[in-house]
Amino acid sequence: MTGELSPIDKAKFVAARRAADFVEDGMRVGLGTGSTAAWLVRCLGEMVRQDGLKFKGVPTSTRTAELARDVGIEVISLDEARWLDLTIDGADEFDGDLNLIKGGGGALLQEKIVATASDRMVVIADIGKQVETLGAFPLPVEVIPFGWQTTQALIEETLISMDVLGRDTTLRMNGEAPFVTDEGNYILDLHLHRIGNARQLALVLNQMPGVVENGLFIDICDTVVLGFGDGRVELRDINEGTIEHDRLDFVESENLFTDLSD
Ligand SMILES: O=C(CO)[C@H](O)[C@H](O)COP(=O)(O)O
Repeated sequence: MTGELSPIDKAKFVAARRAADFVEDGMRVGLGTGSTAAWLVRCLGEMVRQDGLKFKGVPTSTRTAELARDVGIEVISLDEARWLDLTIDGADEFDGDLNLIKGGGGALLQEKIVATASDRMVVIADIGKQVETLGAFPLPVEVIPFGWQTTQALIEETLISMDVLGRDTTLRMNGEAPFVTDEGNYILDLHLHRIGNARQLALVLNQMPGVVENGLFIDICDTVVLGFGDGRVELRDINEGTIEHDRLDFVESENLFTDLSD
């Protein structure tokens, strides 16, 4: 069965499987969104069913909530949880300081609220997400639909004075219509290519009327669990300054591979 998985899916799976071991009985855990996070949710569902793991999950999107319920995880809202022990999520990019670009899946707002309300944020990723400088991946910015073109123009004008390489912005589409987030907002993707000062850009964007949130996660992530297609896993912790290595066996979890799609 594992032969049907691409190396990138294997990398995502082993990162997710290793990170699932951080979840302990009684924890309240933020569950990310995206294809890597979907592996995590499946792994945790298996641990609930097979090992009797007892925890409460706070999903970061309707998609994740649906999958979590399907695999048997007890789902609660952030308001019920108030504060979380841990959030595990994917990312579109991470740099050497474990700052991130997120929102490729359109869930950046809930993801940032949930991650910020957590004692620890763990990112699960394959090596393709690692960058020296953030910005090759278009930066998602969630905006209110009212006057979105005015907000777009304001963002483009502001980018002139920022340390970025590109300044094009595009409205994210879902077929012929704008993509709409779980909160009913739109997403502008900023094609910046290289973000010289991510901290400053994150602050400036969030000061603009019409901007709800941006996909820069600065000083939020504590640990990256990096998966490789051959089963190797590398754990980098920014607080401890440590790097650990591990290796996972695919065979143990073969039954998970029967349901691949995110
Ligand atoms: O931020 C996200 C969703 O809003 C995802 O975590 C990010 O897009 C990575 O997705 P994937 O694991 O599918 O590569």
